[in-house]
Amino acid sequence: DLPSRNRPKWISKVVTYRIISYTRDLPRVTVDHLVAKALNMWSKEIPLSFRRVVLGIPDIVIGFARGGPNVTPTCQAFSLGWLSGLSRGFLKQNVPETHKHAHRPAAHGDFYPFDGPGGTLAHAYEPGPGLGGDAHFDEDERWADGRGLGINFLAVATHELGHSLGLRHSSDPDSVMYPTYGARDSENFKLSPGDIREIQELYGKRSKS
Ligand SMILES: CC(C)C[C@H](CC(=O)NO)C(=O)N[C@H]1Cc2cn(c3ccccc23)CCCCCCNC1=O
Ligand SMILES: [Ca+2]
Ligand SMILES: [Zn+2]
Ligand SMILES: [Zn+2]
Repeated sequence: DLPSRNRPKWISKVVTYRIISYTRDLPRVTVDHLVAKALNMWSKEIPLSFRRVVLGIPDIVIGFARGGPNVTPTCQAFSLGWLSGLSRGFLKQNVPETHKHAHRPAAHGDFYPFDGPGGTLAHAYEPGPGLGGDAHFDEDERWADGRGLGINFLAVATHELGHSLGLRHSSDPDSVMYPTYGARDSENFKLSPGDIREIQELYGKRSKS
């Protein structure tokens, strides 16, 4: 069979993450909890764990930003954060999963500004230095925790963090890596068998011992 294309993955057994900006739609503790829940969905299947850091430079930067020319102050701070990230290796042609062409000026520190309400909800980078692994959520969406109206943040975070771990899109509508958002209730939200197979193909199985 064809040699598998170079599938970037995290080598360290512990991957650090830092949430550097939040959304007005949800309490911060809810975002913290749902990010931890999304990460745990993946890490419980593989021999890899996540550690949250609140200072310094993590492997995975998570944050909310809005696109468009009128960048709000929070985003400026955000993009400054990313600009420092840029020097960390963006020039390695890091491209988030959803774009294959750099075209417009940076809006939140990378070359992929968001598009206002609807449309693209979020994007993320495959494992690597600098922007590698980072996950950006469109602040212009109405984010919800699965109870109220709005986009289910847990479902989108699980999709994006799948990219952060090295997964690509799936053509299986039951997969969390399906390229379009399907309104799922976050109560019984879980990885599909295909998602588990894909992530274990990349990182191996977590031993039961
Ligand atoms: C999977 C998801 C969590 C992340 C993906 C992006 C992605 O793959 N990130 O890693 C996403 O945002 N997909 C769009 C794809 C999309 C659907 N439409 C679009 C209209 C314009 C632009 C994009 C879209 C039709 C209208 C519905 C718009 C609202 C829902 N949007 C989507 O489903
Ligand atoms: Ca959008
Ligand atoms: Zn995607
Ligand atoms: Zn971005």
